[in-house]
Amino acid sequence: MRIDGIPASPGYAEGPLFDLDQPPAAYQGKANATEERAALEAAIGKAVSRLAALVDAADGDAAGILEFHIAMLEDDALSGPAFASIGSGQPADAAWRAALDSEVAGYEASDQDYFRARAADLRDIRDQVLRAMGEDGEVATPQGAILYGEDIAPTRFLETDWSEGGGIALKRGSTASHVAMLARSRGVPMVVGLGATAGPLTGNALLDAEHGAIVFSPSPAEVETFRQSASSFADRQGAARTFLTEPAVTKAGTAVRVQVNIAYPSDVDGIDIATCDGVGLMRTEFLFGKTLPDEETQYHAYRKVLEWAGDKPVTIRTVDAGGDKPVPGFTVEETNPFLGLRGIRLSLARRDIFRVQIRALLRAAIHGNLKVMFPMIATSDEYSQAAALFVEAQGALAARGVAHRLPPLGIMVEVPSVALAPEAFADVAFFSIGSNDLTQYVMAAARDNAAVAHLNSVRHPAVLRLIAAVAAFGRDKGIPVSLCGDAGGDPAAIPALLEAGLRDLSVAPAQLAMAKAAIADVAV
Ligand SMILES: C=C(OP(=O)(O)O)C(=O)O
Repeated sequence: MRIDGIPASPGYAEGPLFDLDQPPAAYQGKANATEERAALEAAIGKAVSRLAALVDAADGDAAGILEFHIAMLEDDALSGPAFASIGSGQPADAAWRAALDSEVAGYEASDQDYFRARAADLRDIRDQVLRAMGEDGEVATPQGAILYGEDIAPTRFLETDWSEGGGIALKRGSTASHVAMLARSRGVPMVVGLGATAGPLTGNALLDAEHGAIVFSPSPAEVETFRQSASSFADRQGAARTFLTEPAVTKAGTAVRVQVNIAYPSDVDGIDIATCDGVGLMRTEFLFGKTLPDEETQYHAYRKVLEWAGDKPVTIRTVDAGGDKPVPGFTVEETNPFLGLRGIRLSLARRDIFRVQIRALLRAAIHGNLKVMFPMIATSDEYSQAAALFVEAQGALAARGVAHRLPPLGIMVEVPSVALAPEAFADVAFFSIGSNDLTQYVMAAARDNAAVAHLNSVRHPAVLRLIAAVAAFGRDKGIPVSLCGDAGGDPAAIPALLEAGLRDLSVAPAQLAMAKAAIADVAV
């Protein structure tokens, strides 16, 4: 039986199924409310210590996620309702479960992908504490298994030993979740959105996370076809690694710049700067987590990346909050967030917050080769207003004698109005095509909706025509044009992008080698 879903991290896995939805071990009730209360306190303490031990062994992103979980566990707002229910006679496990389930329900009901993705974090915290209450509820994840269930907790991911292979298959899940991000950076195959249809929970399965599918109880013929695809994927990856340290060049000898996309400053820790041409996109909205980052925090984050890159360019995008990336305390509730107050529209509406980021960027600029770009630009007036804020902040810093530099200012091309009439933007320093959003707006197909994923193709002639038009405009006017959407790292899309005239792509670090190998195979 085969079920199709959405690929969240490419690769292949074959192995026994492991049911992620097994309930934690039963809790032995206590004699009175005081003891119940003590049991919950002890379980929260145990869960925090377990997470703290994991933080010590974790790297950048993973440590950040675990610290976020510890902060939530230590937050009285989360445990308060559970302690109140214990006071009115509920056992500790039921009180904790009810309190957390009600939080989870709130997140799950959100129409925003980001908040739905955070529900997995809350379920994780809930189960950590429930497991700590049970006698020994921990069911170890077998090595090399395909973890299958509704969703997966980030700690489950981090505790699993992936050295023997294995993968993740989720009925729900999201390509934007913390686990999806971790899976992509560690090369663990993952498919989400498989739907409610329950497959068998035992036996072997085949996970094709290159195309997005799982096959339960496969036939010998299915196993054979799967192994051929898996081996071809492994061959392509192995062959690609030889391209990593070389500059990207097509079969015809055309040089192509390949930069990386990052989200957190710690992302650069695992990348050898010699393998890329710089940072084509740093998404700053991920710095805007639970609280809005102050100027110093942002300055140090940007400076770290600039110093890592040396004289290679680092393109930092001003905060692209909204749409599928809401930021508490910044973005607004909207019926149609993808078409609402997001990106530069929100920054211009909240100049108090925007000015903090601008100052941090201007100060960081002296530490490297910074370029700054604005997201979701639809009109030249928005660009002019944003650029004027940079000039104004520059004047203020100069008056205070603060060291700074005004970087080149460019724009994302992700709204069709820009791609259709680029002549309105002849004075920008550069264009960077955001093919994820450009495709969703051209095709009228939300990028986070599995039901319309088949429409969301950058290779549709309408999208390619716009990309080619922007590339041609840039060539005519001497304005550099790059592409930083996910299509830049997709070997299937790369030939079409180069044929459309692009010579500068920015890709996820894990896709660098495959992208360079795909470029070497194109005859432009
Ligand atoms: C790179 C892009 O931006 P985002 O962060 O919205 O994916 C894009 O839209 O292609």
